[in-house]
Amino acid sequence: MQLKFSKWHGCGNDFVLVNGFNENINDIQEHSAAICDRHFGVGADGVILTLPSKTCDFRMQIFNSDGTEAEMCGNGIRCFALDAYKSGLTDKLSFTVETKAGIMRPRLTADNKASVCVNMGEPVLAGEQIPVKGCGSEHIINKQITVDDNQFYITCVSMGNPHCVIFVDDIKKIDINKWGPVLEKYEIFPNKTNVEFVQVINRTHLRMRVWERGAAITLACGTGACASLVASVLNDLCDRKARLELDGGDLAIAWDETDNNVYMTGPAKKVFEGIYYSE
Ligand SMILES: N[C@@H](CCC[C@H](N)C(=O)O)C(=O)O
Repeated sequence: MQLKFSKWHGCGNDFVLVNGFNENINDIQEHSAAICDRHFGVGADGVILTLPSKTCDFRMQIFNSDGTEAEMCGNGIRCFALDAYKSGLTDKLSFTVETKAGIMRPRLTADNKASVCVNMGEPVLAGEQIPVKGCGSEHIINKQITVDDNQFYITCVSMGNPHCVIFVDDIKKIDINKWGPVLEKYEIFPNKTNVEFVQVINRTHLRMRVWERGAAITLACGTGACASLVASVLNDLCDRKARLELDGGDLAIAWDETDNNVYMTGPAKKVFEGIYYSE
């Protein structure tokens, strides 16, 4: 197998992008974990495919670094959008992308087209749709759970993929390597979950760290930043527009009151191109 790729990141959340219009991507999911391996492969948090769509300008598929497929990727779709534009697949600055989480609408911004604003759609709050077991259509806001004798207060939001947001007083004191994997696989999450720890700095500034489903700790998570803003609003901890400070950079997130959609704005950057070889 030989695969041409480009390597991108959004706030340090890094991806191998493959153009499915030109490359043979038939069994790419099987190769995703090997491609993402930081010692024996290219090294990335995920593999993203640019594909044709019957209903939209493009279709995006994302595989986590463990090879599982995710419904959506916020940092990834900014990289995807800029790559589609810069590689000449489209000359539109604003277009539609079909994902497993629905249709997303990225728009390249005027500042040298180095950042992208994405309409990420409406957050899903009904427990059974996130999904969280045993709660019907109830919203899970600041709900207490006990995990290994520890109490956590969780707020759950789906941005097409599941997120469990936990507010903490001091983000530096949280052992994400310990609690991330336990919460990711906690029994109430039938599809597992991404886990965000959020420290509220003030009503327009949140500090967030993430344990990603299928990818462990990453430097940033776009859908996680959106879910964290929504969770913070639901708990009356912040305004509907805030700066999300992540380990790898900042994202601007806004939850629009009029259309109920969440808008994410942030950078995307190509760092190299290459050819991946495997037997
Ligand atoms: N890093 C991404 C999310 C990637 C998918 C996630 N790990 C999942 O399995 O849901 C982002 O920027 O949103």
